Formats: sequence, C-alpha cells, structure tokens
Amino acid sequence: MQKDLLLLGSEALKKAAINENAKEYLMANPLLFNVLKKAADRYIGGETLNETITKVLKENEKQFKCSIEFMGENTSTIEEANKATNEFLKIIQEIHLRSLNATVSLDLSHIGLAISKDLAYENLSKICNENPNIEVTISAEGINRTDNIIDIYKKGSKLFDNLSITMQAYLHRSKDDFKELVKETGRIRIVKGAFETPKKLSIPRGEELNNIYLYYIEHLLSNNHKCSIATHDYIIQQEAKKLINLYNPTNEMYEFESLYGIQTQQLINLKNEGYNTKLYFVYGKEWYLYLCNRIAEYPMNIFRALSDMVD
Ligand SMILES: Cc1cc2nc3c(=O)[nH]c(=O)nc-3n(C[C@H](O)[C@H](O)[C@H](O)COP(=O)(O)OP(=O)(O)OC[C@H]3O[C@@H](n4cnc5c(N)ncnc54)[C@H](O)[C@@H]3O)c2cc1C
Repeated sequence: MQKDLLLLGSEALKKAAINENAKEYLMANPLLFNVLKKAADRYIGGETLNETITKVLKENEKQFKCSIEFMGENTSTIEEANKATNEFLKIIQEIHLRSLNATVSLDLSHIGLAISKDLAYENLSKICNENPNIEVTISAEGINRTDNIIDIYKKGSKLFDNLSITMQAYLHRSKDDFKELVKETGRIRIVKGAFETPKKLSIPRGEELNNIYLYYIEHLLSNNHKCSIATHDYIIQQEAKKLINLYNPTNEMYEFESLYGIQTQQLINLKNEGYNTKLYFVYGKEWYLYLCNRIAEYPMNIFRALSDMVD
C-alpha cells in the first residue's frame, strides 16, 4: 500500500517535471519558487557558476574531486547552443584560474546535437581545446541519440586526449557499443541509465543489470582502461571495491562518482577508506526538472524535500 502510494507520487512527479504549464506557474509564483528552490539546493550547485564554485571549493577541501555541468538539453537554436558552449568554456577557465580539482560534464544536445551533429562536434571541439588538461565527459542521453553521441565521441577521441564518455549499462545495445568505446583511450563512465526506454531495449533494475554493470567495470579495470563507477548502489560499490583491490589500478584510472546530494554518506565512507571519489554538480536555472527527477527516481526523497522546504 505504502509502496503503491510512493510509486503514484513518483509517476505524478515525472508528469509534473515535463508539464510546461505547471513549471511556468511554479516559477512565476515567488512563494512556491522559494519553497521548491530550498528542496533543490540539496541536489544542485546553485543557479550560477559562482555559487557552484563555492560548493566545489568546499568539497575539494574535503578531498572530493568534482564534476561540473551547466544543466540543459535539447537546445533548439544555434544561438542557444553557442551560448551554452560559452558557459562551458567559462567553467573550464574558472577551473583553471581557481585551481579547482574538477572536470566538466555535458549533454551534446545542450551544445547543438538537437540541431545538427556538426554543430555539436564543432562546439565540443572548442570546449575540449580550451584546456587539454581538463577532462570533458559526454553524458548519455535517450537511446535515439546514442548512435550520434558515439560517432561524435569516436571522432573527438582521435584529436582530444581529455575526452571521456558515459555508457548506460541498462541498454542491450551497450554490449556492442562497449566494444567500440574501449578502442578509444578516454575514460568510460558507467551508469545504469536514467531515461524511459522500451522494455525490449533495456534491462530493468535488478541482479542482471548489476551483474552486467560489474562486468563492464571489471573489463575496464583489468585492461587498465580509465573508468568511472557512477552509481549510488551500495552493493555495486562494495563489489567494485573488491575489483579495485584485485586489479590495483593507479589513482587516475578509476573513480567512484555520485550525484551531489545523493547517498553522500556512502561516498564519504569510500573516500575515508582511501578510494578515489568524485561529486557531480549541476547548476543553472533549469533545476525544477532536475529536482523532480531526483525525487521521482527515489520517491522516499519526497519526505526529505518536505523537510528541506520548511527548514
Ligand atoms: C555521476 C553520474 C552521472 C550520470 N550520468 C548519466 C548520464 O549521462 N545518462 C544517464 O542516463 N544517466 C546518468 N546518471 C544516472 C544513472 O543512470 C542512474 O539513473 C542513477 O545513478 C540512479 O541509479 P543508481 O546507479 O544509483 O542505481 P539504482 O538502482 O537506481 O539505485 C540504487 C540505490 O541508490 C540509491 N539511490 C538511487 N537514486 C537515488 C536518489 N535519487 N536519491 C536517494 N538515493 C538514491 C538508493 O539507495 C537505491 O536503492 C548518472 C549518474 C551519476 C551518479
């Protein structure tokens, strides 16, 4: 009964997240905006890069490496895609200027993929070129974009050593994609996968998915290929620790990566045990969708959000 109610709440949030009218109404209402923003603050760097840098500096002091993303996707005009690209360039400049222990993450559809593959590649090239010492990781998006994302990654990898990619373990096609991705030297971030995908194309949450996730991680660690273990799943983290202890990779070869504000204690424990850890920060004005998604994927978070709102 309780589970049904939580699932119902989760479905409602997923709908609310993509309902433009609801979003506009909430954003235009200062009272609601402030209350929701309080709940979002747990999960985001802030609305601006400066706010995020303040949080990143704090986490760096605690020995967490960080990843920074200016949130957004599906940009529909060249002007917006170029504007987003400039923001990513600014992130890279600030990382360098302030000596942050941080990298950059981005959605290719934020910098032009929804308009054209060439535009996305051109903008990605500018971002990678800005500072070859700062890693740039391409996120995984909906399955309709996977081919283009992999093509762009492969092309970019020939020129940029600082380019990395994210692969979704839940997609059946990833077994083949993986064989292609390991031919390049960039870090492969393994995630379970967040997008709604037809059942026949993906593996649901459960043991089969955890096993394939760990198969990818073991393959990467045993072949000395850079990887990121990007999950909040306690069991996977524990199993990955065993693999790290077995293959003994050097520091830069692996990292445990979590989204800021989610199961942080697990990441703190990993760090205290001596493993490399990284926190993923997103920032920007589009936090409403991000907040809804973080609650919808783990409905118990609704109670945390309520508590944040009245705090
Ligand atoms: C660094 C990073 C980058 C990512 N990039 C992408 C990407 O590019 N493309 C993409 O499709 N997905 C991406 N994701 C999201 C990912 O695909 C999963 O949807 C997300 O990580 C939740 O799955 P999980 O591995 O934690 O396992 P799940 O099986 O979903 O959850 C396992 C356990 O983790 C905890 N947990 C999970 N989510 C939450 C939450 N919101 N709040 C509290 N506890 C939670 C719970 O204890 C849960 O039982 C990324 C995730 C991370 C950490």
